[in-house]
Amino acid sequence: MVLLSGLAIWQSFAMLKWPQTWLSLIEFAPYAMIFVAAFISIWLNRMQPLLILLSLLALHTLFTLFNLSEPTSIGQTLMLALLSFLLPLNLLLWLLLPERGVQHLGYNFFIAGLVGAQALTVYWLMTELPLAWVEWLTLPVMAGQQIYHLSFAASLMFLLAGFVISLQLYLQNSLRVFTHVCLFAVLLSAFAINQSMQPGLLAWVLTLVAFMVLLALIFDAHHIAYTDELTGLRGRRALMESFMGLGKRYSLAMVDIDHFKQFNDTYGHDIGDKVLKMVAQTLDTVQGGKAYRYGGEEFTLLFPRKTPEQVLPELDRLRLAVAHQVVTIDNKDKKSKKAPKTVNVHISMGVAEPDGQHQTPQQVMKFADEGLYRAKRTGRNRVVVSKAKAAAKTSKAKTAKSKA
Ligand SMILES: Nc1nc2c(ncn2[C@@H]2O[C@H](COP(=O)(O)OP(=O)(O)OP(=O)(O)O)[C@@H](O)[C@H]2O)c(=O)[nH]1
Repeated sequence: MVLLSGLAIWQSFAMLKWPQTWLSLIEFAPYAMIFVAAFISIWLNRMQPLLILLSLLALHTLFTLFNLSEPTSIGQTLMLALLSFLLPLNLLLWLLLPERGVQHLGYNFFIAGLVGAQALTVYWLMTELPLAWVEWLTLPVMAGQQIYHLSFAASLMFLLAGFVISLQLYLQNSLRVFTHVCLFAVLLSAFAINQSMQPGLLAWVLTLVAFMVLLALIFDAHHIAYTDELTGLRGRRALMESFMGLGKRYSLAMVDIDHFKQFNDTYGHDIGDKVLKMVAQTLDTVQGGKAYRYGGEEFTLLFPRKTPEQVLPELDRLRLAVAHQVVTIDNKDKKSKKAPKTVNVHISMGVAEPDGQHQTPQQVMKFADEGLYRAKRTGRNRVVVSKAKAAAKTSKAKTAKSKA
């Protein structure tokens, strides 16, 4: 995003030397890019990016239609001030409103109502020209200067949008690519509208912003496909893909939470989810390998170029780390003065490597599962290495018994 923004600003200076044909062609580029990004947005059922793209489309179309790059009448000046005020307001609005997908009929009516109210306000202001509003909306930041063309009201709205989006970025700890794009969209569109008298610049910047939205959609789709929603860990699809790049030597461990059904039944599904997140976070600290959520309460650890003997100390460290973590069960009775109860859980692991009988990663995974099964059978809270012929080695648990 930073690179694309740098490119946008750097080219805005170089554009002064662009041949006329390029400048005429660039006027069509936002339509093409917005069309492609909007199509993907609808396809992925994402309303927020679609609304942002439509806002960019409306800005570009109205700019071209009313020739706002060179305003000569009061009407054009007011229209320019109104659009530059409404764009950051809309970008902010579309980001803050919840994502409900493109097929939610009631929500679509609500959005249409918001857009319609804005269109009516613009129409009323343009036809009635109430003096107080016109003055407030077109008031310049510094009268008579050549560099700053945005009105005072529009500058304030851009600042407010930039501030709120930055705050959201700071507070958000989930996927943030789209929020970053919104921030860059605000910054770049402020720059482009301020410099819109330069031929082709607004179209060029809007094309790049639409391209950023497209990139965010692709990043998001990739994230959704490869990440487990509950734990934030890589999911099973990511594990299957990592098999493709594996060499001949690697170790694979299957991890399972002990007595998790009983835990769920005793404390409820929400606390069960809390435990899954805690285990995932701990497993994600793995050194020399990667952690994946295989499904349910099962995880997989993959160690390229390592033998089970080499990874055994790390697996034991993770096992102990999970056993020492405490999970707090909040009191259902909020008024109760009793201290919240704490519990802990254990994990069992089976680890294997490829050998003559187990050559594909799927076969190694099954083999590791056999080790896991043995770990469960022989008392749980331990790591078992699956060995083809020799008896399996076990690392006996030394941790305290689960209080769960
Ligand atoms: N809270 C929660 N529970 C889950 C999730 N996925 C699977 N489970 C539960 O995990 C439990 C798995 O239990 P089992 O496979 O019977 O095994 P276990 O109770 O862990 O017993 P052992 O493996 O023999 O120690 C079931 O109760 C599932 O409902 C999830 O995403 N959240």
